[in-house]
Amino acid sequence: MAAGRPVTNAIEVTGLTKTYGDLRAVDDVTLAVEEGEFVGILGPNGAGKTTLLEMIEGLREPDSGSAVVLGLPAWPRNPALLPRIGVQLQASSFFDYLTAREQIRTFAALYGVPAAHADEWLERVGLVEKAGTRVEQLSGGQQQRLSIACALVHDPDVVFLDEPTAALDPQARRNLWDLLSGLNDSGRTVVLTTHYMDEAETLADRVAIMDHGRVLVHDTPAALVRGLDAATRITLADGEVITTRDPAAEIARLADEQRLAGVQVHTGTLEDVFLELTGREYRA
Ligand SMILES: Nc1ncnc2c1ncn2[C@@H]1O[C@H](COP(=O)(O)OP(=O)(O)OP(=O)(O)O)[C@@H](O)[C@H]1O
Repeated sequence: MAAGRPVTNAIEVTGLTKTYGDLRAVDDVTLAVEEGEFVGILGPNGAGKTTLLEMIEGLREPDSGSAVVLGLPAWPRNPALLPRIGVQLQASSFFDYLTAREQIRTFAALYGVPAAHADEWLERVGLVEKAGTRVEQLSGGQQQRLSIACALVHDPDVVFLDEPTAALDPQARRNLWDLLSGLNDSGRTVVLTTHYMDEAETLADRVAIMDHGRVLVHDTPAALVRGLDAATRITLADGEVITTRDPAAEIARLADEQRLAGVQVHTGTLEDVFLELTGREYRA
């Protein structure tokens, strides 16, 4: 968000609830996302992330509550919103038999965007050399990059990415982070779901942690870690581990004793916050 401008919410979710039989997939969620903000929604399998996203996107009808996007109700599906939001589709939703270039040009045409602009997006996601390759012959990472480009080709104000780096190797994941990290530079709002703590910590201004359909916390990664008040672990070169709430004093003592070489200091992480809140080990 530009300094000095009043804060405007791009997304306002109030009391949003969706049940399937006895299961409350999304349970009374209230959440606001500021214009230009990059928000990460973290949670284990089945936490309700996709269901929440689909209701905000206007793809799924809530049982109760409301989602307002760019000042307009998301449900019933609002045609005025469609050109202003971008939804990353899974690669399995690609049109069959098309090349990467044909795929993104088709998306562009749906929004009245010139083909040349679609080609620019292929370049931005590093797929120029694969432009003539059929989508089913692209690697997982190339397919993910193409689906992100298709979601952005009409330059939407708000973009939703559902696990954009799922099933990628660590290198491909980090390459995609470079692309994703600049997405909100020009004031675009980004909402991304992920299983990866480090991804949320690196990319998101604020992170919402979900479990059992509820948003447990929603804050900056730094504030979440601070709120944890976790002890610091100091691992010495000989393997001894010191757990302390006064790391400065411990490190000064180790320096006095000339035992500082090879020391590793571990403070709280988002993963510790997650464990504290959900009591479950996080399996990325
Ligand atoms: N159409 C549906 N009918 C019945 N149950 C559903 C339906 N869609 C989702 N669910 C259930 O709702 C819960 C939330 O699912 P959702 O896909 O929103 O979770 P998620 O956090 O996105 O999970 P994942 O990380 O595995 O994608 C799950 O228990 C799921 O089985």
